[in-house]
Formats: sequence, C-alpha cells, structure tokens
Amino acid sequence: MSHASPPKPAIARRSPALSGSIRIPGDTSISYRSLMFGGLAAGETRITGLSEDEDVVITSRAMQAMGAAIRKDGDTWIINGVGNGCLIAPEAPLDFGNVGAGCRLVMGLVGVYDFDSTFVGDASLARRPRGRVLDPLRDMGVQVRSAEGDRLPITLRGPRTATPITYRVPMPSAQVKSAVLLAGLNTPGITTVIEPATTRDHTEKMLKGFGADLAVETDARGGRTIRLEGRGRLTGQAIDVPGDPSSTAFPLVAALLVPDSDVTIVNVLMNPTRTGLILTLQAMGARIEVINPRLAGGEDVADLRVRSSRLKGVTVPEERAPSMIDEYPVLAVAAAFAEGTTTMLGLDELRGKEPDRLAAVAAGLKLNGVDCDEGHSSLIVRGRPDGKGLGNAAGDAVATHLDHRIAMSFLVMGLVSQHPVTVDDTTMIATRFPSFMDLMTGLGARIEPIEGKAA
Ligand SMILES: O=C(O)C1=C[C@@H](OP(=O)(O)O)[C@@H](O)[C@H](O)C1
Ligand SMILES: C=C(OP(=O)(O)O)C(=O)O
Repeated sequence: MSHASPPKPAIARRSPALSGSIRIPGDTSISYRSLMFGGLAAGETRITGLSEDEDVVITSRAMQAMGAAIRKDGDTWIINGVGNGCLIAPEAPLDFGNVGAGCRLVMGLVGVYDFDSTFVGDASLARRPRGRVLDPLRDMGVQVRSAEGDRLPITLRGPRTATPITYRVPMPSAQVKSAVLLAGLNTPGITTVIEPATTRDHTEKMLKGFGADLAVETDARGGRTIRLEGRGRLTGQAIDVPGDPSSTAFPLVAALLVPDSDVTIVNVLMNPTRTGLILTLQAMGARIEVINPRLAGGEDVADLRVRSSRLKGVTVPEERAPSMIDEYPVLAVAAAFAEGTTTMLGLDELRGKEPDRLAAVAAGLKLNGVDCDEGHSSLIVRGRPDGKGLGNAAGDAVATHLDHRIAMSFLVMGLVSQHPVTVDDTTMIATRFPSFMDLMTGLGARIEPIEGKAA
C-alpha cells in the first residue's frame, strides 16, 4: 500500500498503574457534521470543543471549497454558511485523505447539485467501493463517473432537480442514512430513509437543531423511519461538541487492564446510540463509574471514573453492534485479558471498513499470541488474564493497514501483555487522534516511537 509519508512504527510495553484525569477531544462525528451543517446553513454557526483532527481539517476545506467562510477565534470556530441549496461548485477535486465517513457524507451533501464534484482519497479509501452511497444517489438522479467498481476517484453530477426517494438502508449504517438525508436537503418534497436498526443519530438530531423539517418514528424492533422535507431553511447554531466516546475507548480499556489504575475521563458523549462498549465492559465486570450525568446542548454527557478490573468473557449480541461499531478492535484487546471466552456477533459491517477491520484485528491478535477464531461475521476470543505469552518478543509488527483504531488498540494491548507489542505505523494516529500519544504517556503508558526502523 502506498503512503503519503513514511510509516512510523511504535512499541508499547508493560506499564505501571495509569492515573490522572483527562479530557478527550470533541466527537468526530459531531465535529464534521457541525462544519457541514454550519457551512450549509444561513447565518453564523459558532462551535466550541471541535476536534482538530484530519476529519475536521478535511471537512472544513471541503466546505470552504463550496463557499462557506470558516475561521477560528480563540477556541471558537465561526462559520458563515451559504444557505441551504446554495453550495458552489468546487474548483478542484475534494481530497478526503484517510477519512471515509466525511467522504461519504459530503457525497450525499453535494452529489445532487447540478454541477460536477470530484472526490479523491488515500490508498486505503481508494480500495473500498462506494456503492452503498452511490446507489441511492443514482436513484435520486445523480450521474456517477468512477474508477472501476465504484472506487475513487469519483465525479458526481446531480440532475437539474433531484427526485425524492424512499430508501430502505440495506445494512445498519449511519453514513448511508446520513448521505441520503443530506442529499434530501437539496431535493424538493419528502425524502424518506428507513433503517433496519438504530445507528448513531447525530444527523437527525443536529439537522432538527438547524431548523430542518424532519420527523423520526421508531418501530417495535428498533428500526426507524426518518422523513425530511427538502429545500427548507437551515439557520446557524451554537454548538459545544462533547468528548468522543470512540476515542475515550482507548484510555478507558487501558485503565481497566493495567493493574491498580485509576483514571477519570471528563466530558464524554453518552448518547445511547454510542454507548455499546461501556455497556459491554460493565457486563464483563468493568468498574466504570458514570459521574455527574448531565444534558449539554441536547446530548447526554458524563465523566467516567475507570479503575482496573478483573474482566470476564461475555457474548456481545448482534443488536448491539451499531452502538459500538468502531470499538470492536479495542474490545477484542480487552477480551484477550478477560477470564473465559468473549463472543462478538454481527460483525459484518467491520468487513466494510477501511480496511476490513475484522481480518486486521484477528491477524493482530494471532501475531501476539491470542487464542481466537475469526468467523465470517463473528470473533471469538479466549482470554488470558495474566497476559502470559501474549505480545511478540521478536518484535514482529501488527499490520495496521492505515487504520488508526487498529494501531491504538494494539498499543493498548502492549501495556499489559507479557511481551511488548509493536505496530507498523502510527502516522494515521497523528492525523486522526493527534493527542493520543501525549494523553496516554501522561497517564503513565509506556509507548514509544521506534526511530529509524522501517516496518
Ligand atoms: O456517521 C458517522 O459519522 C460514522 C458512522 C459509522 O460508519 P457506518 O455508517 O459505516 O457504520 C462509523 O464507523 C464511522 O466512524 C462514523
Ligand atoms: C471508520 C472510521 O472512520 P472513517 O470511516 O471516517 O475512516 C473510524 O473512525 O473508526
């Protein structure tokens, strides 16, 4: 796989107790939606707590290329949006780097406009087919020109007037749901999206906050129907972005696993569509105390006190997958140190990530001595609470495939395994979760770059 910059391997070693209080950067899903909706809405949007990783830099560049004015004043991002329906044609291709979700959402947002928009990305992004988003856009009248098999680079051109559709999302995917709804914003009439299971609901909640005419109905089996009236007025908002629960997962699991640890993580988003990992870890016996639960800007938020715990294996049901989809790699690491067997079901969606995350996790576990079985859509991990024999004494590196969550999960593993754990690259941690290394080492984690070694 080609790299924009040379890979930077790193090693994690058994660490002393982790302690301290940390604040995690803003939730990335809410961050890039804040920029998109702020860039689209008429008037001023002010955002605090925005994550400043690649997701956000890339999304803000894309929105600027389509007419939004975005600047930063101290800690506040100030956006003057174009008004719904008034994006302008980007002059150059929109480069989404390593950010799959931002790419899919912006395809929905601008794809229905009556001009060309071109999307490019890094090697990891270019490998995955975009059909799941392009199919409903085609139904709305969008013309698609792409590399073979719906791969990047892709150019979209909307019709003069897009057709509203009723779309039943074939898989639980917040990205696909959101892309169709965003396309519906510039489509006359009602766009309806039916999702089989509830996925993260930030698009619906936030669009309502910006003034969209949007209604949600939940059925008895947890599926939902969302109706959006297109071409309505969106008005700028004030948004305070809470801490990212998916980023929280790494110090949280590290604190559970490293003996005698006591770590507090403040201001974490606790939206119920995002808390599957915490539920699962609590069922495994994790001591996670939810302190000062509160409502902030329409979202549930809390502080978490995490103390090292003896974990027991559990079965994680398929229905929980959408609320913890990005957390399976680090859950698999927790399971490697739990007593007994952990069975994770319904993991089909992990195969559609950049890269196939189920295969990447299973390969990393095996390389580090973990007894596990990779099924087509399941992962079974038999844990070793004492960490004996786990890790890789020879220094063989986990293949991260440009995936920041694979890299961070295995670095967490190395903090407790008998032998160190090496990962072949951390460059994408530096762009996707830039404060990870400092936060972790500040708590006492022994993670170091390996200078001068090509993985
Ligand atoms: O909507 C979003 O912001 C996201 C949705 C999820 O993807 P899927 O919709 O493919 O499950 C998640 O994995 C991704 O990191 C962010
Ligand atoms: C899958 C993820 O993001 P993306 O799709 O944006 O690469 C993620 O953040 O775990």
